Amino acid sequence: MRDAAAWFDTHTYRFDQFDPAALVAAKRDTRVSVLIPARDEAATVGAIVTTLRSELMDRVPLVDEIIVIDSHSTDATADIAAEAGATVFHVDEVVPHVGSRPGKGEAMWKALAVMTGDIGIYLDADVQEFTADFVIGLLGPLLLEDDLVFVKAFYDRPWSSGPPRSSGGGRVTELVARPLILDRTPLLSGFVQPLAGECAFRADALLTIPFVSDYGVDIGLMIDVLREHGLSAMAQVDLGLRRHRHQDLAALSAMAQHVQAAFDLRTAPGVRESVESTAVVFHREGTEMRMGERTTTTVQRPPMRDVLSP
Ligand SMILES: O=c1ccn([C@@H]2O[C@H](COP(=O)(O)OP(=O)(O)O)[C@@H](O)[C@H]2O)c(=O)[nH]1
Ligand SMILES: O=C(O)[C@@H](COP(=O)(O)O)O[C@H]1O[C@H](CO)[C@@H](O)[C@H](O)[C@H]1O
Repeated sequence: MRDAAAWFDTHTYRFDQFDPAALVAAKRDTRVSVLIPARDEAATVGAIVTTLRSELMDRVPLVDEIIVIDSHSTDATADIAAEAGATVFHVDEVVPHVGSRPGKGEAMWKALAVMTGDIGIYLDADVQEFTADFVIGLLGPLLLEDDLVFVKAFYDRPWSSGPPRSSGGGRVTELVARPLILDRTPLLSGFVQPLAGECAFRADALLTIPFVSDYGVDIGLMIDVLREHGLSAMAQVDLGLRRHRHQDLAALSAMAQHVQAAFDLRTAPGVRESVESTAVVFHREGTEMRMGERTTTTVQRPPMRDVLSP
């Protein structure tokens, strides 16, 4: 943890320390792709894409393309995102020869196959009150510090209706990921929000690492970027405040299984391609309580570079 604390002091930024005009100058001919994995985000994806286009393509030219990967949405996510100006791909239509798995990790992994940028920025599509500061903050360190390859977001995470400085969000982060980080990958313990969906990266750094499927992807990337590039190539940026849609506890419980599985896949000895975990679940049928089980399978996908040029 001493190393993590030293890293925290030198590799933690704030979004408002970056001047957009200076970033445009530093960008030169570097291309920037925003990549948004989206499943059933019709309520929020349009405003996010509209803000990206108006603020960061038209007004301040920091973003060159906006890609939404439609991850088996059942609502109008794809149409709304396209209407707002994003390039939309359905996850099944990207590198179709490798097949398709459910989950956020698959959508983020396949986004690498269609991005044209030198720098990528992953954003969640369920963020409420999204602002251009999210992108300015994430881009700043990468455009100004050549030694960095990966920048993770952090923020205050109030419960959806909670006051700004309260906590309440980040349940899997606080209850599952943080203890596992201390136990398995303590060098990452300086990251305030290790599961944050928002991050910026140099494309070459992620094209050469495997992606853990589903909700294990975020911590899986942290572990593999640390292994491949070292802590000094990673940074984090304070974006202030983030509000987003919160899932119910059953969904969070499955997410926790994926996060645990990602640690097993990426840190336990021995090479494994998948981890299957089962949990006991209970549900009511009428007045009766029923007992059942939920099995989650977490797999990893190979480095996208190996898929694009076998
Ligand atoms: O199978 C999935 C699950 C989630 N997501 C997207 O991944 C991001 C983060 O997922 P979610 O909001 O469910 O996670 P939370 O922030 O609630 O932990 C969002 O843009 C989702 O639309 C996705 O593309 N495919
Ligand atoms: O941080 C967390 O505990 C979870 C759940 O957040 P909430 O408890 O619903 O605020 O959300 C994060 O983790 C997910 C799994 O890595 C990511 O997919 C989300 O983008 C991220 O917000």
